[in-house]
Amino acid sequence: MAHTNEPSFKEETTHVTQRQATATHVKTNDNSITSFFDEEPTHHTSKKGNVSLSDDEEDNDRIQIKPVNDEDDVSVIITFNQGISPFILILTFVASISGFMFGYDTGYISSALISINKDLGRTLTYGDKEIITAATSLGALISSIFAGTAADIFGRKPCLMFSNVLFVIGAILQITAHRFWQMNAGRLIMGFGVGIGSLISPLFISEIAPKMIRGRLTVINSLWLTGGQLIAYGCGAGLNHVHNGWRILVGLSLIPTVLQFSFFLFLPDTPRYYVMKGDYENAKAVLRRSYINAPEDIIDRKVEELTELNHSIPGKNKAVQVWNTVKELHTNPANFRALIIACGLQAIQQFTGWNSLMYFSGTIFETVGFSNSSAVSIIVSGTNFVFTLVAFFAIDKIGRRAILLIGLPGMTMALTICAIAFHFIGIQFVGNDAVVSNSGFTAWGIVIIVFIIVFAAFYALGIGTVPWQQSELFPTNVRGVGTSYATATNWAGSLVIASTFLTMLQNITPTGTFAFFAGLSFVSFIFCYFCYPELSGLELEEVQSILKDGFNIKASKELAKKRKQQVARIIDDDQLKFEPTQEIVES
Ligand SMILES: O[C@H]1[C@H](O)[C@@H](O)[C@H](O)[C@@H](O)[C@H]1O
Repeated sequence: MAHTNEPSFKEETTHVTQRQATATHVKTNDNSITSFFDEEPTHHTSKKGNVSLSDDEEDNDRIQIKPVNDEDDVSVIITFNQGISPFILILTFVASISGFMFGYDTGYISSALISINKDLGRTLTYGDKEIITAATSLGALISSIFAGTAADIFGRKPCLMFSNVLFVIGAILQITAHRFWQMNAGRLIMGFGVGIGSLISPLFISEIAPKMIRGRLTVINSLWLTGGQLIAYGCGAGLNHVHNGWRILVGLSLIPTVLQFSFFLFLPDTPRYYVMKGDYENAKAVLRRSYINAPEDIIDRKVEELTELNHSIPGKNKAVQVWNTVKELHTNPANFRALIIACGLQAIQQFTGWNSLMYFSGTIFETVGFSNSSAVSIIVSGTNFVFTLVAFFAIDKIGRRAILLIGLPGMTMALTICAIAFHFIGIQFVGNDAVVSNSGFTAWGIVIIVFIIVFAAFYALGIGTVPWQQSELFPTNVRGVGTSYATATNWAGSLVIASTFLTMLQNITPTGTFAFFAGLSFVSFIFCYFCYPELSGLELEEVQSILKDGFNIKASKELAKKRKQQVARIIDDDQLKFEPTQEIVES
């Protein structure tokens, strides 16, 4: 049962002046260790006893969180409140090339379909075009089911590199296709790559990111994604009238994938994956390069801590382990709540209609005499990109929950206005063609254009971006499988919506369809209001404590606020800016 109002965390703030905070590790009970650092956190001693506290209320720089009814062991969360290192940036940019390929490969097809003509040995029917478009989503759906488990078994990096191989095979099959089915085989194989990349890239980034900017770094993947869609539409418009232009369009997708593969030859996997595999030396090496200047013993202890928190799933062979992981995902209440949130958000992202709207916008814009559908796609996907950039700045500052709760009502409003405008514009569907009774430059047509752009903006700000933060919801041992469920939900939703949208327009009219999406957006707002806690600024491991005995919205907001204040204070004081600090989660 969800408890949204009562915080189930008893939060006790301990007070330590900066001067008193002098690199002392204190064991508070059998299980918990605390430590404080001053400007030179180099000498550490350990003793048993209670934490020594100052009563200076203003100077609290540590927080104890005490989950109620916690049966688990104590966990000590070591946090590096450092600026971002070039190494983390490089890893983020290389991983998010997968985001670009997701966007480019799903984006170029609508332009390619315009210029393929008879190049595949026959005139493509509407149904043929639907099959070619859906093949990639189907491939992504299939591979995303297995990608999470594969990432746990083989590693995040090898899986991304394998997706590069699939991208190359898929692209070559398409470039050389002279038959319909070869084209589809290429699109399907490319889809396998898209599914793997769409799951593992955000997972990789969230595992290497410092907590205060984890949201932002993960949004870089979404920026590349929406940027990839925009570039695909741009290139598509440019190559529309070039002979075999669509083959060039597909060929261009080889560049990023070959680049990502080559970069990864020289880059490591995530520390959390190395810890999972018991490869502590590599885990330390990555942390050292990620957190320049971090004292060696803190690196050691971070690895110890990750090891402690990585309760590995038992099982005599891989199959039993995977089965036990699935069981753990469903039977552990925190994991199950995480699953509800992750799958819920991905379903909302797809079922509120964005992707179908991207296709349909061409027809809608035609109603006001705007006949260039490529230009239309560029405007709509450009808005998507620009507001993903806004999300980039807002996601850690304002918080994930806040931007979702702004975005969804905005979408509801924009879709409702579109539904009303459609009623007055008079569109009918005959077969697969839209027949507009009031064509030309009408006021209602303009209203529709404006509010579709408004819809795109609110969508990109919140639900277009936040679901891809899914990895932060799950602990390491079930992260792969949990994110697989969520990513598969995304691709299943995308398939269902793409294949039912036209039927909906025909059977329940555009007004009915948009009103339906508006209703879903409103229901989604209620879901997020009651079930989505604020996770910005929390360590990946802290999220578990939040979800342990409810969705804990209130407690999560308070904790996120405290974390932000702590970091602001540290940066203001300019004392611990480049030093590790440590916080305690205690049972
Ligand atoms: O987050 C992305 C983004 O919003 C894209 O524009 C959309 O096409 C994808 O389906 C979605 O997963």
